[in-house]
Amino acid sequence: MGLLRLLKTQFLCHLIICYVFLVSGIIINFLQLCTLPLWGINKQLARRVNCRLAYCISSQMVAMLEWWSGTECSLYTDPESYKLYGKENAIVILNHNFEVDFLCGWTFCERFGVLGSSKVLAKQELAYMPVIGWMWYFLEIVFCKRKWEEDRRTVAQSLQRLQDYPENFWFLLYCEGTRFTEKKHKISMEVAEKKGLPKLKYHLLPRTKGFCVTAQNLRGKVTAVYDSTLNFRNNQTPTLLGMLNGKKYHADLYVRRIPLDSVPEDESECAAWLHKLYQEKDEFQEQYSQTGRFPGPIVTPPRRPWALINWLFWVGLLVCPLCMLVLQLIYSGSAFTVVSTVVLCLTGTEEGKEEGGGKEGGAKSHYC
Ligand SMILES: CC/C=C\C/C=C\C/C=C\C/C=C\C/C=C\C/C=C\CCC(=O)SCCNC(=O)CCNC(=O)[C@H](O)C(C)(C)COP(=O)(O)OP(=O)(O)OC[C@H]1O[C@@H](n2cnc3c(N)ncnc32)[C@H](O)[C@@H]1OP(=O)(O)O
Ligand SMILES: CCCCCCCC/C=C\CCCCCCCC(=O)OC[C@@H](O)COP(=O)(O)O
Repeated sequence: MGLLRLLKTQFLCHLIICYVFLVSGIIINFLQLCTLPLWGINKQLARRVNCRLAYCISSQMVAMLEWWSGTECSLYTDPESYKLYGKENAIVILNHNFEVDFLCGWTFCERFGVLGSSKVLAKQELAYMPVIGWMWYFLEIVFCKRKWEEDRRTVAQSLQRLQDYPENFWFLLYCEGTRFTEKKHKISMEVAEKKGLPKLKYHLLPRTKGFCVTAQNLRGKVTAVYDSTLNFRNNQTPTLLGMLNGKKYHADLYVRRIPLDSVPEDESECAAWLHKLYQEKDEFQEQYSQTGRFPGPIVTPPRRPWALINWLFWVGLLVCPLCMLVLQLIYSGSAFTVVSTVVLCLTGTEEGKEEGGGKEGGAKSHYC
């Protein structure tokens, strides 16, 4: 094992990475809070500033994927559509099978220059999460309680506010509403049967209301739907902890650009359109599982240096005070404190190795 690879598996490195992420995140959340008075004076400027501040947080996770773990991301799409990515507002529909699929989504956002402004229809609970949840509040992320009686009004209102958003954005929708498990799949296929809909093998039955309300309220602002299907090579099951351990994965994303004009405006027709789309997505996944590839030509949008530069900046800024603290601990702490800290780090490293390496090449269930 090379020295760098060994370093990446060390718990101490993971501690430092998490420390930098958390402390820089809190600092950025605080800076976002300081922009509050600006919203009353110049709303568009406040939004632009918040996009850049948000970039400083989310790009750290992207840097972990791109530069630390070295994960590769290939895009299957047609060259005509490729030219438009990052230059227009779009609704992105993505399958939800992996712990890190949101992070792969962010990586593509980064490569097409829309990371700071990217949006999602997220469950309300995430809004209370320090750093990312608080960052989302200032990014005008749309939250839902997954109770349609309440969401109907609040989601539409939040979407309407994006009509004059000053930056290009991609609005991510996990129409399945939750991450794929065999149990959830079984239940949702029972619902499909009751509704007389064809069964899906690789997806849960999509929830249509969120998509229909999004298409309806972003019409005029958004020009296309990016139907995106993600999978990983060699049956890999990527995890955040695996990436933190420096494990390299290879993501394949198939994207079809569909003009929003071709999505029906009528609610029930829109719902039927989405069900049909998921049947097609299921076929793409079937093709991937048979052949190991999606249809169409492959391009690999290049990674950009900004995520790494931002990360190195925060590491430089925050690791010095940490070193001072450690030195202080060594000088003033008892032998017991020092020894127990070292033991804790070593134990963490061993556990991290198991988590990050243990799943390598592990068999995955048939669906992905
Ligand atoms: C070029 C590159 C292209 C792309 C790059 C890719 C991506 C990058 C893009 C952007 C990145 C941006 C950000 C990413 C960062 C982070 C994301 C992280 C986290 C967010 C994840 C989440 O939080 S997911 C959870 C929240 N989101 C959703 O739930 C969305 C989907 N849900 C809906 O739309 C729902 O309808 C709802 C939430 C609006 C309302 O929910 P509710 O439950 O109240 O109503 P439903 O309509 O769903 O339920 C009633 C109807 O559903 C039927 N039913 C019942 N059981 C089931 C079942 N198990 N499955 C399916 N359907 C079921 C029921 O019968 C009712 O049917 P009706 O016919 O009567 O409507
Ligand atoms: C620079 C590296 C930093 C490393 C430190 C990593 C710490 C990151 C901590 C948290 C990142 C989480 C980002 C939010 C992503 C949330 C994804 C998610 O929660 O989706 C919910 C969805 O499934 C539905 O959930 P349910 O199971 O239906 O309810």
